[in-house]
Amino acid sequence: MEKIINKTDESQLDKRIWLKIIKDLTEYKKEMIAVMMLMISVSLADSIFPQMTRVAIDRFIVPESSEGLSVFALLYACLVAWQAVNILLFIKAAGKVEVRFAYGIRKKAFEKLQGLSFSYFDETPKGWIMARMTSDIRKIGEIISWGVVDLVWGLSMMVIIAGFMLYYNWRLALVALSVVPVLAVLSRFFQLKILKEYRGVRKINSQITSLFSEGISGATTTKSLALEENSFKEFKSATDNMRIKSIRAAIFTSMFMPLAISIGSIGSALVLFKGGSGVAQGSVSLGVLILFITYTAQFFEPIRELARVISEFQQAQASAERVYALLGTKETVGDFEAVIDIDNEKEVELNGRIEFKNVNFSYLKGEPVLSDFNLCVKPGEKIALVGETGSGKSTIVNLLCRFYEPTSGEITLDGVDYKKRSLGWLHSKIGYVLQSPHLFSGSIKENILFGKPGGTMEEVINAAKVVNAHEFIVKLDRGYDSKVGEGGGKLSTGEKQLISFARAVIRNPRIFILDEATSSVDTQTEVYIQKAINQVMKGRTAFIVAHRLSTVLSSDRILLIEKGIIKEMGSHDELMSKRGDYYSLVQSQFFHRPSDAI
Ligand SMILES: Nc1ncnc2c1ncn2[C@@H]1O[C@H](COP(=O)(O)OP(=O)(O)OP(=O)(O)O)[C@@H](O)[C@H]1O
Repeated sequence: MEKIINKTDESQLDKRIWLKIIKDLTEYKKEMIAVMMLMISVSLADSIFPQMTRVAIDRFIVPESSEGLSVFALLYACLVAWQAVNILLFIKAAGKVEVRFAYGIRKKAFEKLQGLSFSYFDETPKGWIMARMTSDIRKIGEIISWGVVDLVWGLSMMVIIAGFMLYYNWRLALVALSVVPVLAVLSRFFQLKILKEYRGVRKINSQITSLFSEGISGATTTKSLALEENSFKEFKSATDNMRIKSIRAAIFTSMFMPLAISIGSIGSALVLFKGGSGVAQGSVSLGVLILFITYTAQFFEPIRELARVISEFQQAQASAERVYALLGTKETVGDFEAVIDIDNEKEVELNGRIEFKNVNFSYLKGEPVLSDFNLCVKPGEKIALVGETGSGKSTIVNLLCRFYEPTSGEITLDGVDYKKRSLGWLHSKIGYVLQSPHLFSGSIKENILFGKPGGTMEEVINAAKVVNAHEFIVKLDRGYDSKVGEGGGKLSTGEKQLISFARAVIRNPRIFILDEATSSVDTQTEVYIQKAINQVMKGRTAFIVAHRLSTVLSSDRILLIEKGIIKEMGSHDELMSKRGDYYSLVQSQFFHRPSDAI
C-alpha cells in the first residue's frame, strides 16, 4: 500500500495514465468534441472584439464619419449574442462531462470495491479508500472538463491572436511576442513551486481524512482510555503542517501575479513605443496600434492560464494514478478456476459435507496461521470451534466462506473443490453471522432482506419468527419498517444479533456459520439468542466459533484449536472425561454461562 500511496511523481506526464483517462473519456466523445468546438468559438469571438475596436477607430472615430455605423452596431450586437450563447453552451457541456465522468469512475470504483477480497481491506487503510472515492475522483472530473476548457481556449486564443498580429504587422508582432518566453518560464517556475506546496497539502489532507476516520470509529475507545489529548496532538500537528504549506502556496501565488502582470506590461510598453512611432510616421494606423495593445494583454492571459492548467493536469494525474491503482487491483479471490455453467449451477444442491484437506494458510507471508489442517464434516453435523483468542477459529470459518483462500491444500463441498464453484453459488448456500454483525442503515425489513434480495414480506416475518425476533420487532413503533440507524445503532446488541440471524435464515442456507459474540447480553436476550441458534442450526451443517457453554453443549463435535491445529476433538462428554485442555477450559470459566440458566 505504501507503494501506491507514495508513487505519485507529478513532475512527468505519465502516458499510461493519460491513455486510460482518454479511453474512459471516449464514452463522452460527443460532449468533449462539443466543449472543444465551443471553446474555439469563444476564443474566436474574444479575438474579434478588438477587431471591432480597430474598425471603430479607423472607420468612424479618426475620420469622424458615421457611414455604416448602424451595420457596425448590428454586427457588434450579433457578436455579443454569439459569445453569450457560446458561454452558456460551454458551461453546460463542460459541467455535463465533469459530472458524468466522475459518476462513471465512481461507479466503477464502487463495483470494484464490492468485488475485492478481505485481504485488500486488511492492507488498505479505510481513509485511503475514502479519499480515492471522494476527493480524487471529484478532482479528476473537475480538472478533466474545466482543464480541457482552459487548455483549448488558451491554445486557440494564442494561435488566433498571433495569426492576426502577424497578418497586420509582423514586425510589431515580433516585438509584442518577444516577452513571451520570459513569461512562459516564469509562469512554469512559480506553478511548480505552488504545485509542490499543494501536493504537500493534499498528502496531509489524506492523513487528516485517515485520522478523522479512525477518530470517529475509535471515539469510544479513545475516550475510555483517556487518549483524547494524544489524538488531538496528532491531529493538531497534521493541521499545523497543512496551514504552513497552504500559506507558502498563497505567498508564491501572490508573488507570481504582480510579476506576470509587470512582464505583460513591458510587452505592452514595447508595442506602444514601437507602434507609437509607426503611427507618428504613418506606417501604422491608430486602430492597429490599439488592436496590438489589446492583443498583447490578451495574449499573456492564456500563457499564465496554461501554466496553471498544466500544473492542474499534473495534479489530476496523481489523483488518476491512485484511482486507477484502485480500479486495477487484481481480485485475489474470484471465479478464476470455477467451472461455471450458471444456469445449471443454480440447480446444484448442496448436501453439506465439508472437507478441509491439508489446508495451510497465512494472512502475511511467513506467518502461518493454519498448518496442514484436516477436517471432515458430515452433512447436518454441528461443529463447535473453541480455543484461546488468536488460535485460528475465525480463520477456519473465513476460509470456509472463501473470504480468503487456502495458501495450499483444498476445501471441498460434497467432494468438489470449492474453487470450482462460483462465489455466488457458495455464498447462496452459506448463512454467516459475524461476531459483531453489521446492520445497514435502513429498516429492519430491508436488513433482513439483504439475506434474500427480492424476498417477500411473508418470508421476512417467517425468518424473524424462527429466530424469535418477531416479538420485539412488532413492539417497535413502526414494526418491520423501523429504522435501525447507522450500523444498527438504534438497536441493542442482542436485537442486532437476532436480526442478523433472521438475515441468515431467510436465505435457507445449507451451511450455517456463527462467530459467536464474546460480549455479554442480559439473561433474557441470551435465552432468545440461544433458542435462535438452536433453531437456525436445525437440519444444517453448522460451524460455530463458540463462547457459550450452552452452544458447545448443543453441538455434535467440539474442536479445540490451538495455534491453528486441532488439539482435541470429540463430544463434550468425551472431552470432559479425557480431562485434557478442554476440561481445563470448562473448569476455568472460559465460557459464558448465563445461558446455563435456560
Ligand atoms: N486480517 C488479518 N491479517 C493478519 N493477521 C490476522 C488477520 N486476522 C487474524 N490474524 C491473525 O491470525 C491469527 C488467528 O486469528 P483468528 O482471528 O483466526 O483467531 P481466533 O481464534 O478466531 O481469535 P478470537 O477468538 O479472538 O476471534 C491471530 O494471530 C491473528 O492475529
